[in-house]
Amino acid sequence: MTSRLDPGNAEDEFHKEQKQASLGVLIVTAVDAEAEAVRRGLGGAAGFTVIAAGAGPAAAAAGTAAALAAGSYGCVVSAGIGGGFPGRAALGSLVVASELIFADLGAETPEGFRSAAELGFGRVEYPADSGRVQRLAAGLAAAGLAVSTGPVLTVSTATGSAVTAAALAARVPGAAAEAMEGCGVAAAAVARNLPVLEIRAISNPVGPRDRAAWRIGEALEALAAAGPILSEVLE
Ligand SMILES: O=C(O)c1cccc(C(=O)CC[C@H]2O[C@@H](n3cnc4c(=O)[nH]cnc43)[C@H](O)[C@@H]2O)c1
Repeated sequence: MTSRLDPGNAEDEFHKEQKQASLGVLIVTAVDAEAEAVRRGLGGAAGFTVIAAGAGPAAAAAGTAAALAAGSYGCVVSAGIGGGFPGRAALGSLVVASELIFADLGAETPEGFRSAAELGFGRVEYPADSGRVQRLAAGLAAAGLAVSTGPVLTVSTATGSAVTAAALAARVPGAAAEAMEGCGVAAAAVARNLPVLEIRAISNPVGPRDRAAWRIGEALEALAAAGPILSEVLE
């Protein structure tokens, strides 16, 4: 009689992760510069495919779905630069998402913003795989890299004011970072029952738009520095 996997059973979880790891890891970025940084950090490690799917949730979802249809993967990662919420994630640090939140998918109402989930027409929360999150965050910290965990917001419009930054931080307590692809990647991963992670290297503060304050080069270096740990933890 075949044994049914018990999701709550640690041994079953271990075997499931082992099987997933044998299938390889898909890492999705927005642009080539991010993909090249991730590849540089992975250093040719086997079992990893890195693609640049384009900026924004729609491109991320479409590119991830196409890659998952064309290959066999056990885990999907959204990776790239992102904005850090003040006091939560400093420039040049890394954020590993505890959950991925589609922060502006919803509607304006007389009572203010209501999410698509609150209005009953969409999904806005995607939990990251907690075991991998903890192992990745611990590995990054052990490697001496500045890292934090917390909700990472996906938006279709990059925040450009203190008012919007404050509204987002109030809407998602503990929000650590903001980017534009994570929930697109997550939607495609969840459609195939695959675990999803998001890792962001902080290039700028979330708030008033100040391109001069962006530190994209530093963030790409941090993303590359995370590569060996991604390889160690997710292989
Ligand atoms: O404000 C501008 O003029 C501007 C010019 C070029 C690019 C941008 C972006 O917002 C890049 C979005 C791109 O980078 C990620 N990212 C990085 N920081 C943030 C952020 O604070 N909020 C949202 N997305 C961010 C994002 O994932 C995209 O791939 C702006």
